Amino acid sequence: SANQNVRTGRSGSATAPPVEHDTAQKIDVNPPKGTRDFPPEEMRLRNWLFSNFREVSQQFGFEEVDFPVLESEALYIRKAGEEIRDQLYCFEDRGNRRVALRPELTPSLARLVIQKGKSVSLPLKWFAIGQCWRYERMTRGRRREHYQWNMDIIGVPDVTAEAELISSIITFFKRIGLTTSDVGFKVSSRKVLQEVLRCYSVPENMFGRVCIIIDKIGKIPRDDIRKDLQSADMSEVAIEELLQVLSLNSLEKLEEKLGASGEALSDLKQLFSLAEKYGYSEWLQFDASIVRGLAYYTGIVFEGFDREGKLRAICGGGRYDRLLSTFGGDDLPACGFGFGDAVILELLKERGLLPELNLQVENIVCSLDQELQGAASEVASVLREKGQSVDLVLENKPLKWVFKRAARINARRLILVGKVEWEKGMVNVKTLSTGEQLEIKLDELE
Ligand SMILES: OCc1cccc(Br)n1
Repeated sequence: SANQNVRTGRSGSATAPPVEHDTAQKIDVNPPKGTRDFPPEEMRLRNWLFSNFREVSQQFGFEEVDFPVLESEALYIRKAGEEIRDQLYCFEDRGNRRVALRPELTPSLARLVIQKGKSVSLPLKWFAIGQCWRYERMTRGRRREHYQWNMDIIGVPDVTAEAELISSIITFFKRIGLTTSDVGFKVSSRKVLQEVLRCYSVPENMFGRVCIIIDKIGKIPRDDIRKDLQSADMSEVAIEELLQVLSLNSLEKLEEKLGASGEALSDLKQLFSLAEKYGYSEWLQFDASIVRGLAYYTGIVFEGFDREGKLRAICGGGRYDRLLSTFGGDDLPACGFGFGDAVILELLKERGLLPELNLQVENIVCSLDQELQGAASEVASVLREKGQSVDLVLENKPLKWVFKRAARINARRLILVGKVEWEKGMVNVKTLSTGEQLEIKLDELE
């Protein structure tokens, strides 16, 4: 054939002559580096997690959206030195376009909001669960893809939006058995940083860059932080003052430092007051060092953490009122969060809270001899039309094999189609938990 490596498909039926197969080199049956397959057991856990994401989002009145995994690279070209930029999974497509596998969902959401323009009524409350990518040198053997749950509120300038988002995450945590003794939220506002930088006349266009540097506190040596801040035009005095402010962990101390008139303080006070009303105050703590690692946040920022301090941040988010204008759109107030599928499962595993999720099929149907295979298909259809799940045995198998499969799929009932019963329009129904066995007319089968 023209292409010697073309692998022909399996022969159509048992009687057809074997089709010549190329003796191709055995392919690597593992998925690409940093990516995962989801065989049934893992897929049940993923579906369980995503069902909880989805049900909480809907309980808060959010609508589901999604976007292409592949986006224009331009969505992610920000100059603040973010890790997400360094690890962009980008390439040139066959049309010479610069494209990227999305590393996050927020820019796509912003693009869609701009595209929709005046045709959508505000506020928008959208959620998405999407696979996101990064190209990281496999030095650290870390993943290159994960699924992220996002919830975003577009069109609400007040911190009532952030309070609502945090409430939705806490509702999720409670649903899966986590309490405030397991996880908490560190909350701050980038306006704290802004007020300090303004005191020291640091140019506004350095704001995003300074935030990204500050986000590395605790991840790189303190001296490197200082050096990076110096390279962002900050004086020694400004750096010292900034690092001092970032170590504050009470609103009283923040007020002493920044005064009572700033927006940062009023936003945070309002947020903690709303938390009181929602009844989730004990889940939150003010921590001025929280800035998050995305350049576009402009106000309140928060992250969910495990109180044992063993794991990376569980989730994170904040206000991003200026993102739309970076894409040439009209700015709209916006806030949202991202919640990855990796850390949460590590946490649940550690806490012994992973759910037992087994395949559950109501019926397994089997004919007792070859010529009754059609009859077995008829029985399966009757049950499926009643909305029941049926695993139909498709080959002539010994009963021992059928019972073994029934146990593996946790079938509730075994329906046997035998010659004598079938001639009377009956089938043999065995309830596997009790062993009870009945002969039932097909049209009376419930
Ligand atoms: O958390 C940042 C991130 C982005 C894309 C893919 C993965 Br894995 N992680």
